[in-house]
Amino acid sequence: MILAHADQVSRRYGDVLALDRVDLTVRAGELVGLLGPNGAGKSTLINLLVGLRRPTAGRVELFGGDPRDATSRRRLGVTPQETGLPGTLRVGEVVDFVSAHFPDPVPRAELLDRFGLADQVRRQTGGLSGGQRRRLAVALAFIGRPRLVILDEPTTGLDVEARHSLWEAVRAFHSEGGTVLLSSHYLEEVEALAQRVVVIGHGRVLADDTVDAVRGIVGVRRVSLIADELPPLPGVVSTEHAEGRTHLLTTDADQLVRDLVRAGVAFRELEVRPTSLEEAFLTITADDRPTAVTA
Ligand SMILES: Nc1ncnc2c1ncn2[C@@H]1O[C@H](COP(=O)(O)OP(=O)(O)OP(=O)(O)O)[C@@H](O)[C@H]1O
Repeated sequence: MILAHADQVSRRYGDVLALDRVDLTVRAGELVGLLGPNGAGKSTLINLLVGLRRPTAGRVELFGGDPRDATSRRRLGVTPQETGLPGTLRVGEVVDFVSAHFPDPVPRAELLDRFGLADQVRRQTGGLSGGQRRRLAVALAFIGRPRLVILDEPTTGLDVEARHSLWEAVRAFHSEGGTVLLSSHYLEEVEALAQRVVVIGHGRVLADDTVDAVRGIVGVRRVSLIADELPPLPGVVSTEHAEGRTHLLTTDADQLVRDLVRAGVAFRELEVRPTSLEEAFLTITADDRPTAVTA
């Protein structure tokens, strides 16, 4: 069963094309990561799926209906990127207030315990640390026992321990049959949680595949050097020339360097460095190479 669906969705903000003909399907029971650099379009896509914005073109569906219709959002839990909590209310009061909107909410103590906030129940939210506030905002998405939870960069600003306990809560929800779509800048986070990952860059879906397949693509390294001429080199996924240097993208930098030496290439000023996600994906797609099959 499809819980959330974007079909050839575009969204423009003035001159900025934030999303460009994006397709995304989230099925019941999946835990899908939405991965991409700053400005890639992740929040825009999430805002369309949860009915906060309308697409400029294309169609968005939530539980088979229009996300802007409140009835379509009944089984949805969301934590947007920016959340505001009333600073003078206590943690317990905020939880009670949100709970009152749902027929069968998760009991307060259970929810706060799951998100490591049991000790904070009497604290005013204005006095919480940024990380505690973020955890509370994420916890509120789970309060109404949703079928689908959408989290926009849930762990931004959290320390390692808080991040891991939040991952545990997301995993527990998923293992009980819940469906999750979460956005992140961090491959590590998506690897820790998701089975499927949708990579977005410059408003387009660059890959939609298993985490393993995408890890392979992201594992691309940049080998850059100065050389007059290069023989054909196996394992090179893209070659660029800029300012007298040659940049080779490869999935196995060690082997590429061995191949260069073996071929007797007179190179100098060799550098090997990781590519950013954006570089890896954009370079590969700009080259029109197949990146990954659509799941
Ligand atoms: N309300 C808006 N008005 C104008 N431009 C916007 C608006 N919201 C987003 N954009 C632009 O749309 C593009 C996509 O932004 P979006 O916030 O969706 O990306 P993101 O992947 O969520 O980035 P981040 O990881 O930084 O949150 C960016 O170029 C951004 O500047």
